[in-house]
Amino acid sequence: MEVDDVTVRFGALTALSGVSLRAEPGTVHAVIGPNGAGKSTLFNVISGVYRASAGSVRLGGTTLTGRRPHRITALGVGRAFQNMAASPSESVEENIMLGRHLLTRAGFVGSGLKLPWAVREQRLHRARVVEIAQFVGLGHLLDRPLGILSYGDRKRVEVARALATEPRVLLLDEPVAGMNAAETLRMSEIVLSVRESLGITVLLVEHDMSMIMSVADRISVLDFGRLIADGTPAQIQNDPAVIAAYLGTGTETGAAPAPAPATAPSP
Ligand SMILES: Nc1ncnc2c1ncn2[C@@H]1O[C@H](COP(=O)(O)OP(=O)(O)OP(=O)(O)O)[C@@H](O)[C@H]1O
Repeated sequence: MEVDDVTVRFGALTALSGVSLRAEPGTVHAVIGPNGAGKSTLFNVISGVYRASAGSVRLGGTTLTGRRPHRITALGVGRAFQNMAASPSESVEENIMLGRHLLTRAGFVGSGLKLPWAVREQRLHRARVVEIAQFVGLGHLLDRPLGILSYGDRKRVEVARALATEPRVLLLDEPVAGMNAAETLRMSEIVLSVRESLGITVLLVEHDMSMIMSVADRISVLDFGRLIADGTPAQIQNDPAVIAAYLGTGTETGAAPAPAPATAPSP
């Protein structure tokens, strides 16, 4: 996935200013930065929720910018949202199925009419939903209503639902926000197995630095809407501009770089 010179303006505010990055196939690519840096705006441009004022996003050779969100999903960009917008009374299976509906010819109408081809198609989709649920460790919870699940399990339903769209690139927006250490570890393992076992590129926005450092192959750093660094976790941890941005002292001020912290503090 290539983000090329993307600018997003909201009136007088420039939320993203000429941002470029390249997420290589089969890698985990993290996007980090202090609050208000433009991370969610970038995800919203990639997934078609926001329109770029300038620049482009491409997946393979296909331009995504200017397309509607459901087309972008169909072209292979799956997104697990930070705020879970799933139905609490429906089962885990139905919630994951929502990701599948984009791919079904039948949708609700055909299956409601019990047309033979629609029933066959639904059966295949349900089998795939079971596989995906097992992949994220939710196979034993398929028939439970979403609302009774733990926070960590619900977050995994969101990832499963995004995987159910059969993405080439999975966007994860703060997947471990609010999680305890055990849940965070579990989610990190899922992120790595999405890369290893499924070969899917993961684009990840997250504030938990130790999680980022343990899963990311590459990191792009935003600050005030600009890309201030791009590199491996080791390079990023030792980058003076990044350290300055996180310490809130401004970038490239000539201040002596602080020793690289194992976990950079959230602002
Ligand atoms: N729809 C919008 N209308 C106006 N301003 C917006 C809109 N969306 C984002 N912004 C502004 O753009 C800037 C970047 O916001 P964004 O949410 O992308 O940052 P972020 O890096 O995701 O922050 P956080 O880590 O707090 O989620 C902020 O100043 C924000 O107020």
